Amino acid sequence: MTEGEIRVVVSGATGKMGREVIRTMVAETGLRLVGAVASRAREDAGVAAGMEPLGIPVSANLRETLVSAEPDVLVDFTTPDAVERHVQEALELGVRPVVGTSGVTREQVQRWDGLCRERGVGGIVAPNFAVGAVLMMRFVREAARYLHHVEIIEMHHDGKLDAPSGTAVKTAEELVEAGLDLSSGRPDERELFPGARGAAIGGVRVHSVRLPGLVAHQEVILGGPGQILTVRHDSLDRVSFMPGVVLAVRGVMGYVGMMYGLEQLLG
Ligand SMILES: NC(=O)C1=CN([C@@H]2O[C@H](COP(=O)(O)OP(=O)(O)OC[C@H]3O[C@@H](n4cnc5c(N)ncnc54)[C@H](OP(=O)(O)O)[C@@H]3O)[C@@H](O)[C@H]2O)C=CC1
Ligand SMILES: O=C(O)C1=N[C@H](C(=O)O)C[C@H](O)C1
Repeated sequence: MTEGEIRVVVSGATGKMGREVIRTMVAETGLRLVGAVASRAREDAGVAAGMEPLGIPVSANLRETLVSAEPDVLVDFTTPDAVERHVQEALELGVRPVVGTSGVTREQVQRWDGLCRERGVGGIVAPNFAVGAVLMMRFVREAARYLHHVEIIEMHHDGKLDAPSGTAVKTAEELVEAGLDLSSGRPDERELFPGARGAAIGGVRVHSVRLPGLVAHQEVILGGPGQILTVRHDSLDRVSFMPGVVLAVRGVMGYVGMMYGLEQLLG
């Protein structure tokens, strides 16, 4: 072990994000990949990620991996069903969770914040690790102060399990928290087919598109009399998330509690 290195276990190591995270952890100076977990065991995490063998097997047992590998940080890109147990097990062992998995609720973040504080460690839940997506949310908050009618269209690959996306939920929540009246459409409108007007998050309409060919995209459309402002972000490749993941892995070493969103680490 090299002095000062941050030891990282990746759960969801065989997935689209996990494979990218494995490649990043191996390439990044000062971070050391020490374990990999998925729902099914595989011979080698490097091979699963399309690299040379790393001598690190993919395990199906998170707890065993955390106990034997003694990481500082667990990076989780799995499923909304698996993430609760993963964070609990990490925190029981004093391992800092970096959570990218979507479908995490505010109630979970609050509870995990309490567990982080009991353990004296940091953690983060980031609905989107792409810097551009964080900026999109920031610009939308600013724009909604002036244009009060907002709808969100999020577009993702057709392998995505959850809808709406975590990014769309956070975008809508932030607008609602700003205390703005963001209604759109008539109060007496009728959906002729259920879902035609999308999901309503605190009054903000969110529409989800799932198609092959897409990666991760979001448009926020703000309307005012005689004008439209569209703020759009596109993740065209999953490398877009990696600088944010690295920032989070380094960042959680320096505070106590569970952060929600990458923006505080960006400054
Ligand atoms: N915050 C962000 O910036 C981003 C978040 N995401 C989110 O990350 C998550 C993963 O996305 P993606 O990589 O596309 O998904 P994939 O379906 O490609 O990968 C899922 C991974 O999770 C593993 N897994 C599933 N269930 C379990 C379990 N019970 N225990 C351990 N591992 C499990 C799978 O293992 P196996 O192969 O063995 O089945 C696989 O390695 C999603 O929630 C997605 O929304 C995605 C992109 C960016
Ligand atoms: O599943 C994905 O791919 C993504 N999920 C996250 C979300 O739900 O917002 C982040 C990004 O949009 C990619």
